[in-house]
Amino acid sequence: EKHVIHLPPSPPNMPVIGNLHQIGAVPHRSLWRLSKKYGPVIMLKLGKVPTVIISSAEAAKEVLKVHDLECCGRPSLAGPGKLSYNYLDMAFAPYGDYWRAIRKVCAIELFSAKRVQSFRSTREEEVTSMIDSISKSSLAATPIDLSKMLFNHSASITCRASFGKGFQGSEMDGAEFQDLIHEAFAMLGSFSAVDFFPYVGWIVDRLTGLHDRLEKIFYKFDIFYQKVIDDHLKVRRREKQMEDIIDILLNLKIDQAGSDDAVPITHNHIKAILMNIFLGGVDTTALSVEWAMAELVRNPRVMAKAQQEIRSRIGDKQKVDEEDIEQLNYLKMVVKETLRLHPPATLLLPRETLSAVKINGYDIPEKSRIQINVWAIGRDPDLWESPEEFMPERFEDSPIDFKGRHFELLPFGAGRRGCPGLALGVTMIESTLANLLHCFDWKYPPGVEDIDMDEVAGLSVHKKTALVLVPTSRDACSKGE
Ligand code: HEM
Repeated sequence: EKHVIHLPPSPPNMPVIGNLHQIGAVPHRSLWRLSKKYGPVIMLKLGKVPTVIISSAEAAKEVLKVHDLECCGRPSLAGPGKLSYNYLDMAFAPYGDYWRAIRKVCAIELFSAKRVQSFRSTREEEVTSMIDSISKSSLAATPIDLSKMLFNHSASITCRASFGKGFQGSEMDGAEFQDLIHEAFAMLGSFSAVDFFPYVGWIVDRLTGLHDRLEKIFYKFDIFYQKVIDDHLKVRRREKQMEDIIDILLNLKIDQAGSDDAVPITHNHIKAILMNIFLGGVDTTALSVEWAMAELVRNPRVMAKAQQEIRSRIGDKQKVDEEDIEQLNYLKMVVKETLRLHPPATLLLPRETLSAVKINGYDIPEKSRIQINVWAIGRDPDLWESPEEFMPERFEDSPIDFKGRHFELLPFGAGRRGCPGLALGVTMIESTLANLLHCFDWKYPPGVEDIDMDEVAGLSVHKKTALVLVPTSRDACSKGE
């Protein structure tokens, strides 16, 4: 009996480019429109590459839970390949022994609850320093660029945890560091021609300058990483409590196929893992707080309720400590609601099927690319009431969380390749946001009446225009009352 292949529906495509022209500047939005017309599982041809777009919670569960093993490859792509020293990292490494080994050691050495705790004082010091600097602006009631401030905050925490000092210590200033990270993001998210047109794509990439841009940021990052590694080799720390991530990585050994003993990792491995930490952790957390603040300023009722919860629990204490967060239920709902409407990685990271697999009854061939539109799932009217509304109360009596067990809310993905930095990311978001809300009241700059919520898409999704707000310190407000 002959097996009839039943592929997912496809929008009509053009010769050579396939459906590439339908992707548009903000892919999660154009793909959402296509899914409304053709269904929750569709097959696009991007150049030569069959790409499945998943847009329902049910189909996402098929991919990330039922068939997680068959779907946990990553495609090899030009940008990630270069920036990961040819896949020595965790995020873009193909599924296999190396990925399993590196993920396991990092889970223990970098991402465990104990490690998250061990960098707590660093995070709290950085929060204090950010609050101090905002206080200065609040005295003069000058508008501040929160986007920039949040990025620097998140980068400082990450740099200090990684190599013991802020990026200022790396001879790069904040703006330079931000440019470098944003450029890397653009490269990782960019649809490079080589990825869709094997054999000829490199010509297009050279013509468009993409190739040169990639080489350039690769060398900038490489010099930066090498310098921090060299600094650490000069002064090795003896005490465990003083260790930063570079110290940990320099001591790291992993099991390697064909060898009985665990082997130390090389400098290139360390650089590739640092790339994951910088690109995985800095921007995602900063822009989650940025979107949360944007939504709160546009929804004064929610802002007031969140502030009231925090201030009534924290009282006169100057700052919200990380251990206070547990009792801030409404704040936690605000963060969930933000990640529902603004998941930083709208399409997760691309996956690739290791073998043929059936999803929702459709045949997906081996080596297909899969992207899960979690942004669209977060706005699915069948799952969410008034989906476009920012309404944290929807989580009030709901068991739904973002840890990968509820497929209607997947900002961190799920399954074997789900985000290992979840606990760290959530801690950073909650504590930064709690302090911004506890210490200050926020309003629009003079003459501004609303916030431009437009997005720019790369590997993560940014606000198109910086979030500029005017802070008033709480002390000043209460004295004025
Ligand atoms: C708001 C914060 C964050 C969000 C929304 C986020 C989101 C994601 C997503 C969607 C994935 C892909 C999941 C999949 O394919 O199913 C991922 C993977 C990953 N994330 Fe995060 N992330 C965040 C914070 C962090 C932090 C703080 C770190 C590290 C310091 C980190 C490191 C990683 C790594 C290494 C992977 C690759 C895992 C693998 O392929 O095995 N992330 N993250």
